[in-house]
Amino acid sequence: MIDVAVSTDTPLRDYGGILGVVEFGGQSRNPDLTAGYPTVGIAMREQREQPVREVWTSASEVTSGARDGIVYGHDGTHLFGTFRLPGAEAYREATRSVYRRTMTLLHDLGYPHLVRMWNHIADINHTNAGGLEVYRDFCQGRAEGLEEAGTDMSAGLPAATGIGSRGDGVVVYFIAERSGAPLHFENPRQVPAHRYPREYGPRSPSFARATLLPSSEKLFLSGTASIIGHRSTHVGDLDGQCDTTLENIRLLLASVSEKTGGKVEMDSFTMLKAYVRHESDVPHVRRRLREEVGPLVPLELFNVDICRSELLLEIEGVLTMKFSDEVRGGGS
Ligand SMILES: O=C(O)c1cccc(O)c1
Ligand SMILES: CC(=O)C(=O)O
Repeated sequence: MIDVAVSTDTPLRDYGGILGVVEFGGQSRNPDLTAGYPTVGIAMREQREQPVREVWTSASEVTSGARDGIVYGHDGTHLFGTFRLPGAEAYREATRSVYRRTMTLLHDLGYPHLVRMWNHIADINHTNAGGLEVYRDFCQGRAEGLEEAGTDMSAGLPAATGIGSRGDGVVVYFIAERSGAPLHFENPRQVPAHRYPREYGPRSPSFARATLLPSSEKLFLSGTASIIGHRSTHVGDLDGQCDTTLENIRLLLASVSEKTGGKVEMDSFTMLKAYVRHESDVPHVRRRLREEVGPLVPLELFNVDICRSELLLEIEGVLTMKFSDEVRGGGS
């Protein structure tokens, strides 16, 4: 059973088996195994702020390793992996190569099913020397790497986040799984990202809107923003973007509930993260989210850029689904 917790203060020895740790602090750092498990640093806070740790744990024994620049921990069912690409003028080629190597590694270790990916891209909205936005350049390399690995773009893509960071380079971490059980979902009022029209870049972003891991009853919600169809809405209007984003999440959760027979609602988050473009908007977004999910949900906000320059916020998280015994036993 895989689990995740986010905190600033829990000592790591209080966790059981650790699959991997992500430190959101003042600096991006290459992943390593110094602590005995994969640890990676992503510059998501100011230097003076306390880092936040996202800790992925397992109830089973964990083995760790590194190959081809990818550092990983796995427990026989799930794998946590991470890599970093150094800051560069263009990322297409390095991204293509590392995504392909990742898929090869997952195949060789026996965890061929991607569940969830996080892509933290410095200077995400900048235009590179080739005249392409950094995010679009990244998306091109990712799509090519996945394609070369034989990924089915309409059925096999995991939930993901593609977001800015305050460091340099690209830091990626991901969860993969052995058995093929993950189920991927789209949002009823959004065009699947892998089918976005060409106006958003040479290759579409490669992700599903959510992925369910039935064995742990966890639903991984992708980075969700104020997009209807494929268009950004409420440009320049923070409350309008909050409303649309939250409505997108409600509609997605309702659709997942309907399709799976499980229960999942806005207070089912076990981890909620929000990315906010302007620092001055952070308190307002925090209030809006608290009103929506109640006082108990662990919530972290990060002041970073978002993949489309007109988007002011993006929300993602992990939710716990509840299935009745009837549904769990196979329904009918
Ligand atoms: O490119 C992505 O993986 C992505 C996924 C979700 C939201 C987002 O802004 C970007
Ligand atoms: C947020 C975003 O980029 C998307 O949903 O496509």
